[in-house]
Formats: sequence, structure tokens, C-alpha cells
Amino acid sequence: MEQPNVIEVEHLAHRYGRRTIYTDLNFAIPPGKVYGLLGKNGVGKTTLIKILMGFLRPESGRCRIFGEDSHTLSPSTRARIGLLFEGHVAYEFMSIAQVERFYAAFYPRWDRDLYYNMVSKLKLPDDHPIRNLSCGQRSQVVLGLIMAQQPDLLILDDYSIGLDAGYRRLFMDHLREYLAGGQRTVLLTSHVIQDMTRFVDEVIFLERGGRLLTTSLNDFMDTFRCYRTPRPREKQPRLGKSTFIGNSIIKNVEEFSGHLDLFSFAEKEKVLKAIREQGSNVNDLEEVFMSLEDAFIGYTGRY
Ligand SMILES: Nc1ncnc2c1ncn2[C@@H]1O[C@H](COP(=O)(O)OP(=O)(O)OP(=O)(O)O)[C@@H](O)[C@H]1O
Repeated sequence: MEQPNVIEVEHLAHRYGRRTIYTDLNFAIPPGKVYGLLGKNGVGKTTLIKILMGFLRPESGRCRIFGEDSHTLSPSTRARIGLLFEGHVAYEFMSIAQVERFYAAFYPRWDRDLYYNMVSKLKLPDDHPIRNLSCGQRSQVVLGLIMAQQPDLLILDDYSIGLDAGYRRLFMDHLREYLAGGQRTVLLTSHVIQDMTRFVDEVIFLERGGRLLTTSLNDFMDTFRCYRTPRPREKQPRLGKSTFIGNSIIKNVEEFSGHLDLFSFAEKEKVLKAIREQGSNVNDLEEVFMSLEDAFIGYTGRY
């Protein structure tokens, strides 16, 4: 039997003053998967999380989490959601131990060992005040507090803020354990794109104006290509980025001093045919290997 979706977003529209963030956003997240929400700075990832959690009322449309409207989430449903919001820690006056005891009271499935597993790596006394922790150490505490909740849905907005490479890896190992049961769901944003290759199943690309692509990470990496134009011979006119504007099969073009990189979901022959139809005299294109970060930049554009 198909399980109900954990998150449902329907016809979501939002703007801040005259700045439109989305006009008609639609997607659904089923249980048991890790979704990476990707997009350039300022496209509206945090805004989406604020709306999903009911902190911000959208202009129109609806969002549901575990079947409940985001703006009227019941306390029992809220307790099923572990939220990391831009590395935020409240209760800075408490110590590492006090904050654990405080949080434990709110979560029926609280597992203090999971918390101490994360924070013991800090090698600090339990009475160390949170306000005296470094940014990365605070993130460790917050992630420990979230893991101990054993939430069914984890929403992590920029979980990697302040974490060094070792702690990022440690957190991902914890996350993998947390996901091992198969029924838990994660929605995360991060600017460390390369980390995502390790454990994201699906990606949601959010673009300016609210365009959206939802795809499995594997499909995206298998089908999204980078084709490099050859360097022009002497006296041959250089191809400019503007040549390809309006070409529907080319998603993005990046211009370098001697060549262009064309990004597309289409096969090479199709791209060659399309650019010839636009008047280019390029005879061949070199397909270039891309990491996820290259593909992300290729998809969203550098600027
Ligand atoms: N309260 C607000 N009032 C006005 N504009 C806002 C407000 N909050 C966010 N914005 C603007 O809305 C846009 C989306 O912001 P948001 O924080 O959702 O982006 P983001 O995708 O999370 O960005 P980043 O990757 O930099 O964290 C930005 O241009 C931001 O300046």
C-alpha cells in the first residue's frame, strides 16, 4: 500500500513586498527519502521552510505536513518534526547538560544517549555554557538535540554552518544511522553541495521566480551534461553566450576566455544540431565530466 506523503505543497505563492518568491510551487515528499533542496542564494529555500513550519503565512496555496495544514500543526505532529533552523540555538544561558534535560521534557521518544554521542566529541565538561561555544560547537549541540528527538521528519536548513569537515562527516554518519530504518524522511538545504552526493536520494532545484525541478540525484547526474566548445581558430569569430539565448534545449551557458560550456539534458548530437540551427559553425563538442557541484552551478548558473 502506498504511504501518504510526508510533505505536500500545492500552488504555493509568496512575495515580500514587490519581490515575488514563488508563483505556483508544487511538490510532494514521500516517506523514507532524503531530499536536498538546492538553489542559489536568495531563491527562497529558508522562506519555504518557514512556510512549511507555519512560521510564515504564504500569500496563497497550501502546505501539509503529515496530512495537517502547516498553520495548524498539532503539538503531537510538531513533536514528530526535528527542525534545524539556520544553526539557531535558543537558551544560550543553559549548559550542555541543562539544555538536554530541558528538551527531554518535550519529546516522548527522547534518547539522551544520542545527544551525548554527538556532544561528547566536543570534549567539554557538561556544565560548559552554550553561550561560550564556538559556532561549530553550537551546531554540534543543536544537531545532538535534534537527533535525540528521533523525529520522523528532519528539516535541516543549512546544517553545515560552522561545522568543519570532520564534524560534517560525523553528522552524516549519525544521519545515516538515523535513516537506517527506512521510514524517516529528511529535507535539507546546504551550501556544501558535495556532501549531498553521499546521502541525498532526490533533489529539488528551486530557481528564481519559483521554477522547480524535482528529480532523483542519480537521474540528474546521468542525464545533465556539460558540452565544451572548441577554442576558435585564429580569425574565426568567437562564440558569445548571447548566441544561445532562447535555445530551449540548452539550460545554461557559461562563458570563459577561450570557450563556452553548454549545459543541457539533451544528447550531444541534438545540442550540435540546435546550435547549428542558430548559426554556429561548431562541428564538435567535448563532453566534460561534472561533479555534483559542477552540475549544480551548471544548472543554476554562476551568478
Ligand atoms: N522578511 C523578509 N522581508 C523581505 N524580504 C525577505 C524577507 N525574508 C527573506 N527575504 C528575501 O527573500 C528572498 C529569499 O530569501 P530566503 O532567505 O528564503 O533565501 P534562501 O534561498 O534561503 O537564501 P540563502 O541560500 O542565501 O540562505 C531573498 O531575496 C531575501 O532577501
